Amino acid sequence: MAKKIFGIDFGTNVIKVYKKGEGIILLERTAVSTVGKGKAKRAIAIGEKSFEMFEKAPPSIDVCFPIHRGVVSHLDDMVQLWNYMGQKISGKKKISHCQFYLAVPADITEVEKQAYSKIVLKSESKPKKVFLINKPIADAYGLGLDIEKSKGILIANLGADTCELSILSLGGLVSTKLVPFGGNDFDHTIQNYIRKKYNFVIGLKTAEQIKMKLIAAVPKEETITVTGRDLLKGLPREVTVRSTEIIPLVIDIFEKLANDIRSLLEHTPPEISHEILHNGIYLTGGTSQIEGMDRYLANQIKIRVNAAQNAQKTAAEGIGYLAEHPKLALKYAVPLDKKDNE
Ligand SMILES: Nc1ncnc2c1ncn2[C@@H]1O[C@H](COP(=O)(O)OP(=O)(O)OP(=O)(O)O)[C@@H](O)[C@H]1O
Repeated sequence: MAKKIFGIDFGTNVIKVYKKGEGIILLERTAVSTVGKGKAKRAIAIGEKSFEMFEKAPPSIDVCFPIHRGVVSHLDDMVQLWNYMGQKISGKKKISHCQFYLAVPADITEVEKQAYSKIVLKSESKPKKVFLINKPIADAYGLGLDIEKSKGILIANLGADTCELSILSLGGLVSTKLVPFGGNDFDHTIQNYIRKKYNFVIGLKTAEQIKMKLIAAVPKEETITVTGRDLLKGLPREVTVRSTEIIPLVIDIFEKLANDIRSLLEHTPPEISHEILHNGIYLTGGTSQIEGMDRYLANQIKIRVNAAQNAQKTAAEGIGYLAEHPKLALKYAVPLDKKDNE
């Protein structure tokens, strides 16, 4: 029998680890700092510590974000990251004989899904078994929904790099769409705007702070003062930014999201969409915490919106639930490459 069982949501921004019997034990930024090249390459920091180095590190240190738009884009860096995390969660140099349940985006190719299993299979973890579960299924369990009985559930997971819109019915995924934008795109939009409008350079971390404080999907009057570098004088200074200048920059993205959900509903068989109308839409993911997002979408799509309580952890709670109930999890497991789970 496997010694320990983990459920993992490898998010673009944040990795969430659930340990059977304990709950969510770790949330870490999906970032790894390495030095050296080729075989000499080694990780010197991961997670928050690595993210702290972002935009500050000298050229000899590479700060990498190994997942991009829901896909593992730097597998070797991701394996290094997981080796470090494995030590952290086990308290030992190596974590071995464990079982892993991994939540993966549903609307990516089979090869891209298998890349998630490779993160643990190629690591020092030496797993006993790895199971891939489509993230919308994990989300549904994390939201506490009875997906076996319900004839129509629509989940919108608004993440860092992607929004995954999914329809489930009677225990299966009816359709799913991974829309290539998320909360990080807001950060880039804010950074570019401040540069152009104020001739002022801010880092992405500062842009994220501005987003958290100022962006809302409902009218809002708020300000934040941030530090950055004056492009003309080359010196550090402060700038005060208002919500009324930031919100119009992202309203198009909100509208596009509402349109994408509406279009998914339009292409859904009437029996299912009727049930969705009855249940309302389920909204989750870190970006769904933007103030007023639930009210905005409800207004635009004319359907009740149920906002998740613990939006950033929904998929991790769900994959954790499945790790606690292996027989149930088996029903949803995406087959692995044959040789990988022998
Ligand atoms: N209170 C908040 N208001 C607005 N945005 C937030 C808030 N809290 C977190 N975010 C944003 O949520 C995003 C992270 O969400 P989440 O952890 O669900 O993403 P992820 O799982 O890492 O990414 P993905 O689902 O794209 O792989 C980040 O862009 C972060 O800035």
